[in-house]
Amino acid sequence: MANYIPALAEVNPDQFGIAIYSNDGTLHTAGDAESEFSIQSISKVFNLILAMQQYGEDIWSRVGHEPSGQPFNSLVQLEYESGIPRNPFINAGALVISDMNYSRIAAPQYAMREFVRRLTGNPNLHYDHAVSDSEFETRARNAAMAYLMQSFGNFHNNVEEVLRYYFNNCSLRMSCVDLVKAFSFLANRGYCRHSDTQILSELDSKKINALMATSGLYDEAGNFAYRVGLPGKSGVGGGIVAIVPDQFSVCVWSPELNAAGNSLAGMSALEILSKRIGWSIF
Ligand SMILES: NC(=O)CC[C@H](N)C(=O)O
Repeated sequence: MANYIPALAEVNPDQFGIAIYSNDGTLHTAGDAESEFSIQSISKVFNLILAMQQYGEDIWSRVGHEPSGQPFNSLVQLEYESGIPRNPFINAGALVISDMNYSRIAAPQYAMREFVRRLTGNPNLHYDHAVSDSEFETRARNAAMAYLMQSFGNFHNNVEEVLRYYFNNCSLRMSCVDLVKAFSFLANRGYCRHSDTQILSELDSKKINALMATSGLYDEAGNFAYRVGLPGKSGVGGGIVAIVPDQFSVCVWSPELNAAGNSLAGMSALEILSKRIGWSIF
């Protein structure tokens, strides 16, 4: 578990769920697929999509789209690279994207939750304030990144307020079933079937998949490409979402993490499935 977040350290590690949602609307589930958990860094994808809708390609003047090869909460590249984070899926990158959204979006504290409620069709999704308060209390590392970026002119709003916004988004509680529905448009060229909405253009949804394939699992993105071979995004709540383009979205959840902060059982389950069914984008 994410022991560095006290409220997450209390989650029972002995749980596992999986859901698969295909483009024709068929849902398959097993285990704890309906149990809600803290989506954590999986929220970085929703955060990025909200920013893409506001800023388009201008995003890339403030954050890169290269893999970092560093842990998700690393500070080392930030100073060498003048406060421009490598990509939107490491913490520094997600903090810049949060800062951008905070500048443009009305009522930012509710924006992501409302967006994700629409994507899933589930009106009962909530932030977990015990988790976000716990993260705020232990925010030193994330705060250090944000203040360092501010010193380079790449952070415009009040750091403490944006940190609250970022932690709130990370604390959103969703199940594997919610997540496969929310991510289904990335398997379907930007189109969300159950809400009959084009969420992103086909090209932009390919770009999100490319970013997930190269940076979605931080410094383990290479290992994930090698073992699973799909665009994916993980979070320290133990969830991993992966996309099989033109076919389906899949989500696994199990709270025990490996050293890179990715779900131990989740990685293995996706590897076995991808081998057995022959899924891979490569
Ligand atoms: N990898 C993660 O899921 C990290 C997200 C977590 N909220 C953090 O900022 O540390």
